[in-house]
Amino acid sequence: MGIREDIRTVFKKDPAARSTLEVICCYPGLHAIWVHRISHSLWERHFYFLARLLSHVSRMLTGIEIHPGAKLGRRVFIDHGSGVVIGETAEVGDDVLIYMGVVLGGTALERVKRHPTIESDVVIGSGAAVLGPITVGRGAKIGAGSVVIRPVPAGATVVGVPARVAEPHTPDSVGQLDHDKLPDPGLIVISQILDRLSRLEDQFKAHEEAVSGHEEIPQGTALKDEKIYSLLKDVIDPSVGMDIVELGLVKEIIVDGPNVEVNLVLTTTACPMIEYFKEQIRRKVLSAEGVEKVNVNILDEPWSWDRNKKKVGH
Ligand SMILES: CC(C)(COP(=O)(O)OP(=O)(O)OC[C@H]1O[C@@H](n2cnc3c(N)ncnc32)[C@H](O)[C@@H]1OP(=O)(O)O)[C@@H](O)C(=O)NCCC(=O)NCCS
Ligand SMILES: CC(=O)OC[C@H](N)C(=O)O
Repeated sequence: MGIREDIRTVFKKDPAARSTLEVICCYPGLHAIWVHRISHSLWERHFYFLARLLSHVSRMLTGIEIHPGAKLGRRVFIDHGSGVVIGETAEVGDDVLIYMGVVLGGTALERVKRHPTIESDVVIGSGAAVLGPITVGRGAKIGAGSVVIRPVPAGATVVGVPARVAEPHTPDSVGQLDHDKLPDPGLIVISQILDRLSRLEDQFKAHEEAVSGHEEIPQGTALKDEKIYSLLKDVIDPSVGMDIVELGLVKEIIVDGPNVEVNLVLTTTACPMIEYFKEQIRRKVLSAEGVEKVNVNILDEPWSWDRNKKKVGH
């Protein structure tokens, strides 16, 4: 457990670190870990008060509270650190990365194992609370601000309050700080429900038309555009609960005989709903009379709140 190893860990895990002197002098997370090693060894030798006093002084200096009874592995790195609380019976494996405001807290009032066990290579985002004697499996990632109250399988990413599994096996492409790439499990479920609802509506409409013997009147191109816009009003963005036309995401509809192009902008380039939108739009437009092919293009343009500006091309 060398000081050199700790310093190397900071360089590996914090791109903001510039020099060894800076790391030694300006990283409270490192100071807290160093003091904890002394206070933990005092705790194990039953010098409970001294151990506690030392950890208290460290807390005053670093803003990080690590109970001397907590067991920490090698190369654990607490970045920034203020507001971090690690409880008495917490166990933290090797190479764990902890950001500011993280709580490894207990949920019991009895003097038992009541804090979490964090296995190696776990990343815990800022402000996350991991509560109770649960285990966070090796290599798991915990989204910032999550409240984890159930065990987390190895390699999974969990997000939310209470935290739910968003990715059973986080791909390597999602880095330690890429919180914008973490999927939203709630949003996924809502989009699946909307998709199912929309399919049922289409089936119901088709059934109704078949029963009433109603046939659509052949339309001119302009009418067809209007029809497509009105169909696209059924495509809801589950993150805001508004349809994509109202939201100003549909920039242009180009009708060329039986071929239709829908040009779309997104509110964010990292929009998790891209595939959902494309599938919904394709299905809706194909349901229009005379449409045989649909292309959905995502434009490289910023989204703006211009709800009434729709553009129709022929
Ligand atoms: C809120 C709390 C007191 C609930 O404890 P409990 O009465 O034992 O409740 P349970 O664990 O049976 O959970 C009941 C429900 O609340 C949910 N829940 C529990 N804690 C939650 C939390 N912090 N946030 C959101 N939901 C929570 C559970 O998911 C469960 O929902 P479900 O019935 O749909 O599955 C406890 O979980 C908690 O947060 N304690 C605070 C501990 C703490 O802050 N320690 C740090 C000290 S530094
Ligand atoms: C950090 C934490 O869980 O605090 C709660 C309580 N002091 C305990 O040790 O359980």
